[in-house]
Amino acid sequence: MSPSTRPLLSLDRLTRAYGSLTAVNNVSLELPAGARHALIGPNGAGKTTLLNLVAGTDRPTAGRISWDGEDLTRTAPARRSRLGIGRSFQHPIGIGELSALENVVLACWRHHPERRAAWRRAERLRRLRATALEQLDAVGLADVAHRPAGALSHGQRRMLDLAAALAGRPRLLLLDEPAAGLTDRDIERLLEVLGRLPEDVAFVLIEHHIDVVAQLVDTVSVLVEGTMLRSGPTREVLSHPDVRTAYLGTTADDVDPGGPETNTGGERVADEGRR
Ligand SMILES: Nc1ncnc2c1ncn2[C@@H]1O[C@H](COP(=O)(O)OP(=O)(O)OP(=O)(O)O)[C@@H](O)[C@H]1O
Repeated sequence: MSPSTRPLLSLDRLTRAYGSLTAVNNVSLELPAGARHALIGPNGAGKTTLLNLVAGTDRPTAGRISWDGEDLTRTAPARRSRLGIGRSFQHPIGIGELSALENVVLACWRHHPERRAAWRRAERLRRLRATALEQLDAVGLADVAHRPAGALSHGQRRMLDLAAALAGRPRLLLLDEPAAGLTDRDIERLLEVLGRLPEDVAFVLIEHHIDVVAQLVDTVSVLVEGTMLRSGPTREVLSHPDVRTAYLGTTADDVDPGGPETNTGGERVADEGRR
């Protein structure tokens, strides 16, 4: 396959079993460069496990992961990160005692090609700080750059994590429920930031806010009990009767996956009420 036609990420019959529980079962998926993809499904469907397998923090029991044509199945997470797979987590991970800026400087440093030497020259350090500030500005945190991460609001900390993930200039960003716990205003900001990502940056989003999914992504995969129920264009998948029954908890036409004009109420799926 030529570099222009091969997928950026390819999952081939990926399975992850924990003892008798198969969290991810025979899942295949291909994503091109610049893909905007959502993973949805009920609680415990295997969404986070699948992201962990792609990030390399968990290993598949069977199946294969390819990245830009290269077999990544056994590659360590740090190398995946250097190859361009960035991620943000369900809960903020920034270091509370360090300022927002210092957190992002650290993230920039981790991805610096000359990591060990990056501190030695004042000029390099200045450049790292300038890049970090740009990232903070891009997510709307320039004003609080010098505040300790621990003193930021939940929404700001999540944006800080996003700035840190973007600092690695990822080609694929894995986002685990980025809108969880955010205010409507923070969600707007998140939509803006993700909507402004360069076209060739792909992301995979786990999200329970269906209106966020409908606004942000072109394609969706639905996982149920570890298996792929359906995968394809957002509108088609969200309106499929099987998806409505299995996940959205609706049987009638009371969910419109059409987009912001018709679905602005911050709708979360029925399943979420059980959390
Ligand atoms: N390290 C682990 N050891 C054992 N079981 C695990 C482990 N990680 C996940 N599981 C189980 O695998 C299943 C899938 O979990 P996972 O967190 O991937 O689901 P999810 O779709 O992300 O759920 P949620 O929407 O609640 O975050 C669950 O039954 C979970 O308890």
